[in-house]
Amino acid sequence: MEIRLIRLKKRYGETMAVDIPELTIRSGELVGVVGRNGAGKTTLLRLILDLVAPTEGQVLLDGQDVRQTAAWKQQTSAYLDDSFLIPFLTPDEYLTLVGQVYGLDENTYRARLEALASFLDPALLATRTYVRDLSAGNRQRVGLAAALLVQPRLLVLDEPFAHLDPTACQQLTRLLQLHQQQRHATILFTSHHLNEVVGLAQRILVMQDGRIVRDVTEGASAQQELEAYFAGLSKAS
Ligand SMILES: Nc1ncnc2c1ncn2[C@@H]1O[C@H](COP(=O)(O)OP(=O)(O)OP(=O)(O)O)[C@@H](O)[C@H]1O
Repeated sequence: MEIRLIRLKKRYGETMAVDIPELTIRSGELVGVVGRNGAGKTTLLRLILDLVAPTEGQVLLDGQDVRQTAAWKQQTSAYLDDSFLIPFLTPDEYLTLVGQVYGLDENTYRARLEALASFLDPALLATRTYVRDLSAGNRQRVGLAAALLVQPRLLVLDEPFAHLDPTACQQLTRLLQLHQQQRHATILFTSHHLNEVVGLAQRILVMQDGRIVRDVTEGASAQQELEAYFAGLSKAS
């Protein structure tokens, strides 16, 4: 799915959280967004998902304004934080519900869950513990598994590697790469860890004060370019 941002602004009082004159993310791109705390990354994701209204401008998904249409929702999934979960359900109940909402039949649901087994962990699926009582990492796994279960054309994730152990990080990286390749999916994610971003993303957007100040294409020099950028910021502050 193609994402186009046109003169997109989101202001909170005096703070300009997002200010992007023009940006296109092509269908099938795997894009990482980095930037310091408060740079506007989460707000950008929320604007794309129509979770907050822009102050000005538009977000178009495959040419359709997200504020005016709803068809894109059936082809999009996201996990931004644990408010996406339902605290009083078990992981199994929550995932079953997500499968039903997205209209997956029983066989498809089971097959997709099976494909996620290494990441999700069968014990997590079998537990009668409510989502609210899981560890932060296991809540993150359930939320990410739900987003992947849908096999969306657009997948939007906010700090997906946060809270995950190293094994789960590796499995998630592999699952995201596979999903992009098999579905030609567009994947947009944020991270504070440059090595994770450089290892996964083919294009990296750097945000600062709501603006995109760098648009880096993956390559041998991407890590150095990003490290130099963040080192420069720490000297300046
Ligand atoms: N609901 C809100 N009300 C007021 N200000 C907000 C709100 N949401 C975000 N902001 C402000 O917008 C700016 C961008 O915040 P945002 O959460 O998008 O940054 P971020 O890059 O995701 O930060 P972090 O890396 O710390 O998660 C910040 O100054 C923040 O305080």
